Amino acid sequence: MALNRLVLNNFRNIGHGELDLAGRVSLFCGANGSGKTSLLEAVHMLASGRSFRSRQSQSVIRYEQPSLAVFGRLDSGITLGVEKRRDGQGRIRINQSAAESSSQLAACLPLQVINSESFSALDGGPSVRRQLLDWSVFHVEHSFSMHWKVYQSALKQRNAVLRRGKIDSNFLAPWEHQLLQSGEVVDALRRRVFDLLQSEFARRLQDLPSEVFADLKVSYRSGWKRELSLADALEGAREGDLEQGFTRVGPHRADLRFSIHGQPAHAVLSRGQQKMAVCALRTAMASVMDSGEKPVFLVDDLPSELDQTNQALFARWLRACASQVLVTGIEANTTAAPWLALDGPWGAPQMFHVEHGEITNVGYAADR
Ligand SMILES: Nc1ncnc2c1ncn2[C@@H]1O[C@H](COP(=O)(O)OP(=O)(O)OP(=O)(O)O)[C@@H](O)[C@H]1O
Repeated sequence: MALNRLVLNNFRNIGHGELDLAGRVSLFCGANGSGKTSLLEAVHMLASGRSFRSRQSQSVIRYEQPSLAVFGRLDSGITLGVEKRRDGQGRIRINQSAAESSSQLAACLPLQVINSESFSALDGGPSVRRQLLDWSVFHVEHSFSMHWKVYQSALKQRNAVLRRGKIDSNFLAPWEHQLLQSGEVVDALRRRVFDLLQSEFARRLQDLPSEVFADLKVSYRSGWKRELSLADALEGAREGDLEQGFTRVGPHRADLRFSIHGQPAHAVLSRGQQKMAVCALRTAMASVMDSGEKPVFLVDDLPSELDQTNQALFARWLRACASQVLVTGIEANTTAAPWLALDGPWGAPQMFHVEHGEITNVGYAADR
């Protein structure tokens, strides 16, 4: 799925922008504060209904304007629209009809983001990594979101009973039954997708220096002790859960662990090596999807932290798993270099110059 056309109104410092994205690779170059990241942020909003920088959509709306709007057309002909108002109201439209939820946007336009926040896959909390795994599970196993919703609603109900301190297990039984049924399915789907993800991740690590990356391992933690069934784990935890007032075991505590020689990977790898590990993970996530559903990648400031060899390697990984890439960088020649080494449409990036929120198409890098 690729984005052919993008129209923005009042998105941070971008008053109005209309872009036709023709190639596989679009590069947005310009000085600090010109609006490059805002443009990627707008695409993210189109694909998820929210910003990747701010929880408050009000802060994304251009100063002194009442609302923002982002519109996109995909190569399949599907149109997406997101509008946010300063009073907190908003609209999501798919093919000009109101959408029920923002997850419908994600199903239309799968997206991967590489930016300065991406390091949290290694050094952030478990919820970040759980969301990454679940992104893949959501796109590979289409029943996942239904089972996960049932699980989360049963978890909420069980936690509400625990907080009331009801020790009669009759109060917990119906929610535990639902929790077990949906939880076992969620775990099974995650395991299946994790196995695919792990082998794609390992394949990419083989392209990196073996003295460092041969020992980088990723493992899946289900959220309860490996040797127990979920039923036994819940039962064993019940007394402590009642004391604490919440459910301490289950798929909502799942995690991925990245380690080297038993140490957390972020404590061992250099910053550039961490970025390549994240790029390997994100491209592995993309490659486990059906080939017809390849995601769009947003890469904010590709050259930062990566030397030329790693930038070129990442560009090759992307070519194999992405439908389209939108990349930002400060300097045009540096940002274009890793792409110019590729063949075909990937080797002819479309260039945009960004200045004070104005976005100008300046042609193809190969022709300049
Ligand atoms: N709500 C808003 N309304 C208008 N301008 C805003 C708003 N929020 C942020 N800005 C401004 O928008 C500009 C664009 O920021 P952005 O992060 O997109 O720049 P950038 O080109 O990615 O810069 P850098 O190279 O420094 O990362 C900044 O000057 C910022 O101060």
